[in-house]
Amino acid sequence: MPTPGSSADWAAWASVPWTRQTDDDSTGAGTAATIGWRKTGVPYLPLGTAGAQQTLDLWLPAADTSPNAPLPAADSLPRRPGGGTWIVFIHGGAWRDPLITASSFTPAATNLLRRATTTTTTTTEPNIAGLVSLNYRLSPHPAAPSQTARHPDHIADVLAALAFLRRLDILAAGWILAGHSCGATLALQAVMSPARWGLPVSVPVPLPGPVPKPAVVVGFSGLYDLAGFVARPPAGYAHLREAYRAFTAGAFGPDEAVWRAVCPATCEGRWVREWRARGMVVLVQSRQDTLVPYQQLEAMRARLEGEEAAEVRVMEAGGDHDEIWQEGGRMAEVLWEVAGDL
Ligand SMILES: N[C@@H](CC(=O)c1ccccc1NC=O)C(=O)O
Repeated sequence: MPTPGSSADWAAWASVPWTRQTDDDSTGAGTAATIGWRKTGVPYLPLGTAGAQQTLDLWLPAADTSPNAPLPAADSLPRRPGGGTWIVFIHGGAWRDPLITASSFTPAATNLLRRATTTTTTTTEPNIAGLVSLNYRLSPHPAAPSQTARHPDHIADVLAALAFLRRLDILAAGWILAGHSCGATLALQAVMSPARWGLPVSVPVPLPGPVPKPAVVVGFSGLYDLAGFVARPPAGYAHLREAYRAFTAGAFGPDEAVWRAVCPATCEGRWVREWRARGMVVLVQSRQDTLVPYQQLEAMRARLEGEEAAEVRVMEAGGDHDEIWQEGGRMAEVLWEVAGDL
């Protein structure tokens, strides 16, 4: 392997067994097909040092979908013939909601695995290598006051997870980084220089290694300008001002200059140059979203269009803020299409 993981990486990997991801949408009692193999809660820091939220979920399209097909051994990482595209997802929840986790990608993941295991591999369909959904440490929430993360903890965890995946020879080239709501903010922060957050270029500290960068970032219902929202909430969203102020201060502290410095629509400098890749951003936003206004997408699009290095594409979605991941179908369709264009 070109970048073999250390024994600490493989010990963390092997500490979680493979399970079956069944096709829960299929009808028929107890006969749901196995569409994927899943590891839930893999620590991305060395065993014994990873906190409960410093884990990831990972799915592979099942090579054998028959219900009794054996699962791979816990210490193995089967690779798809022909490689294929990896998709990494970062959940939302305003940096703090304890009920929105890596598992919130399950509906979209199931949809994507169904597509990956039922399409006969042709030249026109994408080849999905695997899917990953990241947990990261969260900030205090009224229902979870013991959560203590504060910026840059959230982005530091995301970068540590990406570096871990790279050391396992995942995310070598041409992969997609997607996020929902504050996960979209984190996905764009992940392509910027870690020096912006006071973090070293090689993270994490116990196991140094480069942080890989995606070919495309897909932002679903993203938060891109928090200071702008709190200063001038758009019509119809003014009642959310205090909620935004509370979760933003909880994640980044009370200084609004910091809010501007961390948001991808308002930070200093031409950050797309820090990406060192094609620089393609896909923005997806429903006009029926009662928590995030369409204006957040417009602010992000305007900023990206001012940086000639970026390519921006806007895709439509419907429904309220959390429906896009709860239902998963449109999220999967967008990611499938983006993977097909890579
Ligand atoms: N459920 C969250 C609120 C939340 O997720 C949210 C609210 C307004 C705008 C965006 C949000 N989420 C973004 O990640 C909470 O309990 O704080």
